[in-house]
Amino acid sequence: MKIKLIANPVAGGDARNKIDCAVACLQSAGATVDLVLTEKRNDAMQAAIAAKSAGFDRIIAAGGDGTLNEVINGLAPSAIPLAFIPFGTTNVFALEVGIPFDVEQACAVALRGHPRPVCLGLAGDTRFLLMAGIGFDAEVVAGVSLPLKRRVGKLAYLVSSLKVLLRSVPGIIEAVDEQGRRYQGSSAVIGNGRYYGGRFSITPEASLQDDTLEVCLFRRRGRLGFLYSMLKVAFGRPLTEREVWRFKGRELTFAGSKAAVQLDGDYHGRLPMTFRAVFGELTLIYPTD
Ligand SMILES: Nc1ncnc2c1ncn2[C@@H]1O[C@H](COP(=O)(O)OP(=O)(O)OP(=O)(O)O)[C@@H](O)[C@H]1O
Repeated sequence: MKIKLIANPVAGGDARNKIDCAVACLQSAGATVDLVLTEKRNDAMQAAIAAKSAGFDRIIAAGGDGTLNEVINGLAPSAIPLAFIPFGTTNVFALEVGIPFDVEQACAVALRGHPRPVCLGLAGDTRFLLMAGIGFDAEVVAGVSLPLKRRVGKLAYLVSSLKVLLRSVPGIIEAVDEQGRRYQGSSAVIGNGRYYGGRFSITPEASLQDDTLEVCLFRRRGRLGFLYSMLKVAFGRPLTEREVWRFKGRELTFAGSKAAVQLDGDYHGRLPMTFRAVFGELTLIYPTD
């Protein structure tokens, strides 16, 4: 099997040893491995664009969800199966589909797992796999200090969350679904998968296997009300209809305040923006049941 391995050496702090281990593991299973190490933002996307027409049997993204997102944006649409080895800080995709965190086991899945076509989200013309966040979480992502994240991991998100909560009162955003129904709130998560930021479930009905996105729009506008809802999510308590609007759709438009937008954990831009679900542009490797 001819494999293109696109790996981020600083994912999760320092992934160099894990990358060496993955290369050795894939080679010992008989694969030919062409490794590219990313050096900065967009390198993984450029590597995937180059790999697309270079005759590889499989592409493997190794890093965090940000690296996986870049590879997807470079590769899709494509029939070449894409596998993932999780080296990142949070690794939501690995949790979502059950890819092991052990390098050798993840390599075994990458080589012998089950190919499945998936749904991708589109924000404008940029793809996302797991989720888009609008408002609070995107401001948090935009404010995360990368050197701090490399040193202390998820704690960097807590520091940024506190800063955002103290700094700003969220503006009003409005969502419009395909039927023209309108919903107002302060922040939103558009899930393509059910997990968020770990095993937190804000969009429990979302699935990479169907052709819709699930929206969770936070209705409360004050900081305290919003904080209360977020704490409920953190402690695994269900959100009520008084706190959130929940609905599904294939095409959703968000406008209102110029709220920030993040895709798969990386800052992307600001509203207004249209989000769409597109099924079957890419095949991902899942663990065999
Ligand atoms: N060699 C590098 N040095 C510094 N930054 C890099 C390098 N290679 C890639 N990056 C940046 O890292 C980002 C992706 O990080 P990645 O998602 O792989 O790991 P993570 O941030 O630790 O994990 P997670 O996404 O789970 O939080 C890329 O979008 C790019 O901006």
